[in-house]
Amino acid sequence: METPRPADAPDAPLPSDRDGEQRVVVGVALIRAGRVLAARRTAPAATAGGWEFPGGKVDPGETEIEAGVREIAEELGCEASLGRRLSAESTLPNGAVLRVYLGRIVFGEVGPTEHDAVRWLAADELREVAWLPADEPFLAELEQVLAEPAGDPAPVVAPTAAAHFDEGEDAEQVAGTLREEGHTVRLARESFAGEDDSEDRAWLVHVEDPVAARRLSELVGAIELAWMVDDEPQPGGRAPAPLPDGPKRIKRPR
Ligand SMILES: Nc1nc2c([nH]c(=O)n2[C@H]2C[C@H](O)[C@@H](COP(=O)(O)OP(=O)(O)OP(=O)(O)O)O2)c(=O)[nH]1
Repeated sequence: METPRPADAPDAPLPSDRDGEQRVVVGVALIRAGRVLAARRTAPAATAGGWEFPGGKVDPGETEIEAGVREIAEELGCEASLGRRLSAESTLPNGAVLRVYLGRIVFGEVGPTEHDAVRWLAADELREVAWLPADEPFLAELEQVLAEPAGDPAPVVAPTAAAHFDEGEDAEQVAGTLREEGHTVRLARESFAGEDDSEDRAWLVHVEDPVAARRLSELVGAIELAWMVDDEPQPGGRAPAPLPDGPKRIKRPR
């Protein structure tokens, strides 16, 4: 079939602009020991050489937090946990909105893949680099954050990991163990769109940081009717996983 020419629909919205959704770029102000990470762009020419908070566009179906975590992994090769959003907001030349979240590195080290320089800046060094104009509105609040004596101020709102349990007893036992070990745990009933038989619903145990996720995975490994859920959708995030098209009771090798 012939693809319609752009001239056939000159005002057609970009896929991510459907339903009037505003395009958002998330920047992450990674904080460590009273310093924030600034990164120097290499492209496109209009922004090359400018300093920014690593990050990027929020993809359709993705939350801003998910986008920030993904972009940090892509651009810096490490895992971040995002905290609160700075109160400023700015509009980029293309009309998108730039929002900046505080964050910290929870796994790995900074290894830039797209930027040609990074700097960890203390409050009194914050204005030593040539920030992109859209970043200026965030600097005053960041100066305050960096000056706080408490050090790393970013509360953890991490990517979640989850495990599926066929048996509620198993789920409760694992959740109890994780709580005793000091982890934040959420226990929920699994549901698929259109499903209404609550008797058959499985259990989900959610955790909020990579250490807890690794521990959850260890505990799950010892239980026959439980497994880690990959790519767990977050509330308000991606669409629910499709219904399985057949029985899915895989025995784990012991
Ligand atoms: N990530 C980020 N982008 C910023 C900041 N300040 C600022 O003006 N921008 C602009 C530069 C870019 O035009 C745009 C973000 O685009 P991007 O190239 O980082 O986003 P992306 O990774 O999703 O892009 P793409 O290559 O997938 O198209 O926002 C900032 O602090 N962080």
